Amino acid sequence: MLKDFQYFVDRGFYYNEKDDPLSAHLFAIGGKKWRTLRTKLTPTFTSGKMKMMFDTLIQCSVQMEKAINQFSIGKQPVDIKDVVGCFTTDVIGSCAFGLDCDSFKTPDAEFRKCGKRIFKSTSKLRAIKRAFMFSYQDLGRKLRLSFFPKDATDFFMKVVRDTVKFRKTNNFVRKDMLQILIDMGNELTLEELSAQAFVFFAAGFETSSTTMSFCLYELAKNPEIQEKVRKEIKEVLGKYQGEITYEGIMEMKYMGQVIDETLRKYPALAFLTRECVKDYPIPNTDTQIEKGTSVIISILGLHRHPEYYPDPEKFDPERFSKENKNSIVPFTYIPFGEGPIVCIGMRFGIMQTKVGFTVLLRNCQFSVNKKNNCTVCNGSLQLDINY
Ligand code: HEM
Repeated sequence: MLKDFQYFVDRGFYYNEKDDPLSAHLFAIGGKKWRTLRTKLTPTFTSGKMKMMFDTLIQCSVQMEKAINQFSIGKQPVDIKDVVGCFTTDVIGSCAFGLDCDSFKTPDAEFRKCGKRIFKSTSKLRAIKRAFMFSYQDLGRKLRLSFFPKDATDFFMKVVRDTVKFRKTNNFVRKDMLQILIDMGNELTLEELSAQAFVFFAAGFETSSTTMSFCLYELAKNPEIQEKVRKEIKEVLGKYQGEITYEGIMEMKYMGQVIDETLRKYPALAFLTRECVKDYPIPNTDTQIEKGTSVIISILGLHRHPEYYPDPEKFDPERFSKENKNSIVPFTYIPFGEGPIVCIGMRFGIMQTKVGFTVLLRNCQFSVNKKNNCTVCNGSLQLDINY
């Protein structure tokens, strides 16, 4: 991932720039194209740019707070997966596409529906097509196969095209990722720009919302940890006159440990993929990984290995305290991947998760609903709220 990166620079994903422009995004493309694009996109996530997008994040969190308050007034259990799904859709929809989605008021809006469809397009034919595309990538491109459903691609392309046109024609500027991409001028074509806005959405929405769901599930099961997070939130907010600020969010160290532990126990991606791009002799062995071989690195396997994390099923944020963090064996904690190809949106993902938790936990206590007989990944997750 790092020292021998030159052998494993690609993920080996299928993309088809010509017939399916949205598929040619940072996550999928490889080689020189990836390097050029990564260099162009890295400035999107500097501290300065994150501070700039902070206000947009806060606006989305206000909608979530209103929704959660409604649930607590009605004393109804809440499907927390749905709530945080609406929140992260609003955040990424707003920051990457410049849209005011307001998924809480309009849960069936086209944007959220298309987003869900991209992840849940489970028809058998599509599954077979995708397996084929991954196995025979050049043939797939010759046959003009698309990775994403055509109607969803058309929808996202149109949204970007219309927004870019509106902003250029009206000299309208907004503090978001799309604006940063627009400001790159001729460095990106409209297709390239759309594909990157799309990957910010695709890579940022589901990863962050599952992390938030799993975390709230653990907090609901561990009230003392939940209370400690709430105490920290109240202390930090008190310091900033009750306002949620970028600086305050950065100071919430214990909440950071809780998120780290969530990503250990429930990494949003269970494994990483790399494609070997030139024959790689494995050091100190007679074995060679041949060019073209796909390699899988199990994040879940490492994160739940008792040798690295004793009692791995236990949810214990102390593993990531200042004192204990240093004893984590390098490369055994990789929720965002590693090396030059590491998640580009890592700090944004953590920032939006922290803002979401601040809003949810400052006034509400969560507990697992008695009728809830499922785990987070299986259907909904019903939590009770006490305001
Ligand atoms: C909790 C939240 C997130 C998690 C757990 C996560 C996890 C990951 C992982 C495991 C990878 C693969 C890294 C590798 O192969 O070594 C990745 C790549 C990526 N992520 Fe994230 N991610 C999160 C949030 C985000 C957000 C918010 C964005 C954008 C707004 C984003 C954009 C990307 C992109 C564009 C890549 C591809 C990077 C490249 O190939 O250069 N991610 N992410």
